[in-house]
Amino acid sequence: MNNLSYYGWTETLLRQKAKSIFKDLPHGRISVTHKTRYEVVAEEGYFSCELTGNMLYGRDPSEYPSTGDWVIFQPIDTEEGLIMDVLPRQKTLFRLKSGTISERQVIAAHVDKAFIVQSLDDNFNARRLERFILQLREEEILPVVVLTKSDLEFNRTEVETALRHITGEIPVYYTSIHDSDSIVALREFIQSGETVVFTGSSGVGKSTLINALCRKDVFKTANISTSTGKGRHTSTRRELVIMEGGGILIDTPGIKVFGVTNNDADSLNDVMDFSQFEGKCRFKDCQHIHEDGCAIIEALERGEIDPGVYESYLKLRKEVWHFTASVQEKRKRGKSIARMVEEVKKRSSKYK
Ligand SMILES: Nc1nc2c(ncn2[C@@H]2O[C@H](COP(=O)(O)OP(=O)(O)OP(=O)(O)O)[C@@H](O)[C@H]2O)c(=O)[nH]1
Ligand SMILES: [Zn+2]
Repeated sequence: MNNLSYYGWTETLLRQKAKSIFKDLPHGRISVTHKTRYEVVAEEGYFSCELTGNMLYGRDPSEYPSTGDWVIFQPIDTEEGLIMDVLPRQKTLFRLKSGTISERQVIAAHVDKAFIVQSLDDNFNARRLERFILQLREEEILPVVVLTKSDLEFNRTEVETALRHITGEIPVYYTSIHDSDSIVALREFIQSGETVVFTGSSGVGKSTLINALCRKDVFKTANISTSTGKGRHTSTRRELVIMEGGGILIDTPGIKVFGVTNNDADSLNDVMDFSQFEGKCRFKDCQHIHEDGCAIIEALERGEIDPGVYESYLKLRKEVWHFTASVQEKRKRGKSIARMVEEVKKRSSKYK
């Protein structure tokens, strides 16, 4: 028997399940997503599940279940089942589906914290952090910056300067596989029942870090061997695992480009830490682009705002606008098609 509270099951989810017409069937959490199959961890064990037709048709692909989702399923035998319903999602980690301008792709659902892993050798990039943080804000997922390979040579002052506008409320961890205290500190930040996602490009040491964090003796080891976990995570599937001592960990395949699917351009002001200038622009709805009396542009001219940060602001602002406009456009198109269908129906019923 699995105790699903270790997998993040809560009273709130139980209340939501009670509203489903399938409330008498068992529930579980998706631990692995294959193309059309899902591995679901339930009280009675692991089930390999498929979707019922009503879960597939008439839905946007971003509404299909994903790793981390809680589902209600009909067991077929002791190992297989059919997914009948998905409980309402919260705290979903999305990205822009590559090759599209307005489609969201779910990376993981019910995520409390997202660990953005970058290595201090040559992978560290504040612009990429800003992008992730903006995306996470929309779903109220806590971003956590993890800078790996801190045993290698790097310019700490440079890194800290680049992070200055980011680090207000966002925790930053420097880790090295050769310094077990740094791993333990990160481990202690993950609490029981909490779901954490790890993202990062290939080669930053994410697998090494995850393996070290998941080791039974992570709290005791003095020396964590570098050879653990090398070349293990080569597949592209996502995996949800329980950590010894509590916490649920979801690994994601190396993501290089992360397109934002954010609708709220204002939250960018917080990501870039422009909030200190709030209310200081001449126009209330100032977008800080070319308006007269803009406090941000003035601060930029005085050298109080890093030009790189401001440039990044402009770029992300454009992306958010682009995404929002494409979504609205799509919605409008959808509506006019629905209207057309209605018209045809009305007209044809006249001749019946
Ligand atoms: N110096 C140093 N090297 C590390 C550290 N962590 C990982 N590495 C090395 O970095 C390389 C990449 O580590 P992986 O854990 O395979 O990287 P990954 O991010 O999982 O990459 P993929 O498996 O391609 O997704 C390996 O050669 C590790 O031994 C660290 O803290 N310090
Ligand atoms: Zn302004």
